Amino acid sequence: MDDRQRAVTGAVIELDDLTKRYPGSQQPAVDGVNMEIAAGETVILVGPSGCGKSTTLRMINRLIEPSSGRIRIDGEDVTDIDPVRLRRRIGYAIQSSGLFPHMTVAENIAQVPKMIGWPKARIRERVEEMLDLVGLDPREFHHRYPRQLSGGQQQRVGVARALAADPPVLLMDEPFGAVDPITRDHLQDELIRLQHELHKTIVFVTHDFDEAIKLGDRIAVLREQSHIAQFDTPEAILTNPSDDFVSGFVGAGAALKRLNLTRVRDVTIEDVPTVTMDDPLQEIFDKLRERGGNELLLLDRRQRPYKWLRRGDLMRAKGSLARAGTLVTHHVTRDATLRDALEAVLTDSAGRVPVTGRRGEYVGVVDMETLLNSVHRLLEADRMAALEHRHDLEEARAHQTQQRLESGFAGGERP
Ligand SMILES: Nc1ncnc2c1ncn2[C@@H]1O[C@H](COP(=O)(O)OP(=O)(O)OP(=O)(O)O)[C@@H](O)[C@H]1O
Repeated sequence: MDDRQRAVTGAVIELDDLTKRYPGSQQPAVDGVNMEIAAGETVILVGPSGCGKSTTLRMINRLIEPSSGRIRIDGEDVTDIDPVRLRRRIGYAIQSSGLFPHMTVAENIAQVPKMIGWPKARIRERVEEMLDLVGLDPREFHHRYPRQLSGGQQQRVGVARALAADPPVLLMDEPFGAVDPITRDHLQDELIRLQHELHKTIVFVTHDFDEAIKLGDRIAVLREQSHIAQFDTPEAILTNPSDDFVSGFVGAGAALKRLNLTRVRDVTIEDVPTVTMDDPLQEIFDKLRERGGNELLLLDRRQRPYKWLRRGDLMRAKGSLARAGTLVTHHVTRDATLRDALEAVLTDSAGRVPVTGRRGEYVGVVDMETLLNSVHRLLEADRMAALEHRHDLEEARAHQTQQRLESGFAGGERP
């Protein structure tokens, strides 16, 4: 803790009744935000599209001028100082990196240090240091132009540029929004590593709640006009959402998390009529009629799903199953996650996928309906657990208050 405090290079940010009315709009886009962000803290602003996250963020470096309210950085009121001077103290990284296309990587990173008059040698050193910091080999990337970089590399350079002049505050507006999920995951890991070293004050906008949970020391869940629904640690928001709006927001992320945490073995696996290669065609017909369905699963001699057979396929089979039916291309095991199962079901034209055992043998089938029902049930159970947890907390708090009152009275009665 002491180490951390010594290493903090960030600054306290205070937003005091900060409001933005865009010209011609009836309602303010941001209505009286009050927020205090500690030095070295990473705070994530999340909320639905259009709720005012970016407007709030951009008022901090006055890319958007507030209509009223104050911004203080390390106690200094910066609401009316020269915005250019202010922006030198605040790094800014945005989605799709915002690099200047006609400048090399090095020139992009050097921009702010140059503007504030650093000597050339110091700038050169700093550019190398920054490239190193964000995991890009200076020899390889120094002279490249942004178009010669992948999306992830561009984002890295964007972060390097934002940090180049060593600002105490870093504002990030969906910086990883435009890269693929795997690169995004890497960039998030790198930001965590960087922040571990640097302890800047970071305000980060996203509408991805999972990203917020991963990166934030605290998360501000915003509703329309940047009204704060809850401002707390990720754990507190997950376990004790303050109202339905917040649980709805957590829920959206929870659904996906749930899909990753739940296995096929935990949901209902349906049975479909099966036949094997050796069954006579007449018997197969009879089976289909008997079960009243339209489809059968043909298994190979080792009981593994082989083909889907429909009534029409059988009609056209002309005595042999060799060419009839549609090959089974996907199957999942009972250990697969529901996310894998969903992927397979979505890829399948008829929206179902066979479940197989350890040796690939047929076990059953999951379809879209089963998956949807299961996920709904699981989420409902999660919601009930969260409500119960909240109820328990409220009871505990009421009990504490009662105790305090009683001991107060007791104290008062003592001579
Ligand atoms: N320049 C502008 N002029 C007028 N209205 C604006 C302007 N910029 C944003 N708005 C409005 O202000 C509100 C907040 O916008 P803002 O971009 O801050 O939201 P956001 O939460 O960042 O949204 P998103 O997640 O979609 O990026 C929206 O209703 C938007 O339409």
